[in-house]
Amino acid sequence: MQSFDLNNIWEHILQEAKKNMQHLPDALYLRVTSSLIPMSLESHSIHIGVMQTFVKNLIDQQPQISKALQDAITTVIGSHRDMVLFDFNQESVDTTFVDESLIDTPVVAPPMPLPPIVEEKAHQEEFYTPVYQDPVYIDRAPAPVEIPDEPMVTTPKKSTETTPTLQSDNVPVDLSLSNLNPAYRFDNYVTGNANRIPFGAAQNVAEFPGGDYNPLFIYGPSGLGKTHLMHAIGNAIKENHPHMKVMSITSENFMNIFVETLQRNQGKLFRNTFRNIDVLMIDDIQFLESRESTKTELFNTFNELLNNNKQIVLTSDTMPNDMEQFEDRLRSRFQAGYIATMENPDLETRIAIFRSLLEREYKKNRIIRIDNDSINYVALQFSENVRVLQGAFTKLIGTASIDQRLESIDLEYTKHALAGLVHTEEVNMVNIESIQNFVSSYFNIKKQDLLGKKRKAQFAFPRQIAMYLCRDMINESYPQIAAAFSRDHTTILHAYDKITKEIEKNEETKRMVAEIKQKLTTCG
Ligand SMILES: Nc1ncnc2c1ncn2[C@@H]1O[C@H](COP(=O)(O)OP(=O)(O)OP(=O)(O)O)[C@@H](O)[C@H]1O
Repeated sequence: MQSFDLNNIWEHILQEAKKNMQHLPDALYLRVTSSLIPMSLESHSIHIGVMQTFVKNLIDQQPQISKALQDAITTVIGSHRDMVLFDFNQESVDTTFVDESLIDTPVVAPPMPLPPIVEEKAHQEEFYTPVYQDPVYIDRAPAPVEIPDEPMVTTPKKSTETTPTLQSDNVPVDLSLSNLNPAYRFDNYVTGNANRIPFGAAQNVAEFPGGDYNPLFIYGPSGLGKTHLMHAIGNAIKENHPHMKVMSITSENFMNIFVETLQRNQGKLFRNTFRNIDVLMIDDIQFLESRESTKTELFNTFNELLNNNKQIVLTSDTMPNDMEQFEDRLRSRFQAGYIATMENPDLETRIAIFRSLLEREYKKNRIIRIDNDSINYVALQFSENVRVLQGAFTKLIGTASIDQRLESIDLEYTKHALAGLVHTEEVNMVNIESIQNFVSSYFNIKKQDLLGKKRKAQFAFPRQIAMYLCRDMINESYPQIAAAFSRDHTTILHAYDKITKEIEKNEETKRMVAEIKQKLTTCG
């Protein structure tokens, strides 16, 4: 097949080039070579895509590197070919509308000759470069709330890139230079029951790309963190396996590049680019459902990558079975690996996400004092998805900053600041008092017995459940819970520990606690 022949040739070129680049530090050599993707071999030239601007600058500015590569090309191919580099980050795709019906016929690549290279075309192709931009985030669902403040996560600007010199001994892996969002990492992804399994699968992929979870299909409704997890995989692979070529792309960009390359009669470039990478990650794959020509190319790309044990990661808000416009063969490809389902995070996880957002603010040396009731209120009220929760957080902190209330955010102020975002009925507040009230009525005992000293199991067990919930559900501090139950804080620690273990080994306790949590947040 064409792409793998070229790939093979390129591997030989790199091996040859290595002999001439021994003066380079290993890390720099690895970084340069892992950033280069062979795209096409013409009668007078070889076209190489460069995934990182920094590497392109380096090759342009360091004659030793460009000469090493150029000489290797000549040696391996047996005759001179000009090395033409294209920076994926600099070139732009003209995404003007193209009538896809005009290009629906799948393009069949001419067979690729084996080395020594025979001219494959009479004319020189006008070269066109696909572009891999930072992911485009698409808000498909109608915005449930108006979130005027700036997004919490920003990608560092490319202008901050620097060109290290050849003398550098240790070239750090700067993730901001790749097409992955460096802000999306495993260590800032909050896990809970709703996403523990996808998180585990994602970590496995990051450690063993091309292993058991291939393709990894991350499924879940909008705003639950699929894109975050996908980029976290990519970032971790770049760290764990720096030689691997990782491509993360939205389905929109995948399609635009495909349409554009076909329009310019350069399907070959498309194929070589996408089939010469080690990890292909496509966000929101469901958007490709209605694109006939792209689907065929997607299928071919899939086959080639999977047959060569390359890793594929997809995200989608639709299950493969429900994407009826994809043919069976493609759907079964999606299902062949592992489907990880994301669910809406529960209250505890939402509180943990809120706290992780606070942590991020603390790291910027911002002093914020916010009481637990406020955190619980936001986590309860903005439960639709994580993006909505983040929006509420941003709005609250932004408003408090203007009002100079950052150091005294209480429940009343929180309700006032977020009033414009709350469209639904007010939710029930969950706090120590509401937990005590609910647990007493659930177990049909008097509140004074719940709080009292009687040791009979009919009172002691509900009491320990209530103490556990104050910690687990709303993250109250042990001293505060102790004060509310007129106990020592070690009693609360003991109760928390006991119920945690009980939940692990006793299905009935597990079911009961889940039911109480669910009822507490939905009824009075
Ligand atoms: N578990 C989590 N921990 C930390 N942040 C999260 C978590 N889940 C989601 N987020 C954050 O929520 C925001 C929305 O997540 P993301 O864009 O990954 O969702 P998505 O499922 O891909 O949505 P869509 O289907 O609309 O593309 C991001 O800023 C992400 O960092």
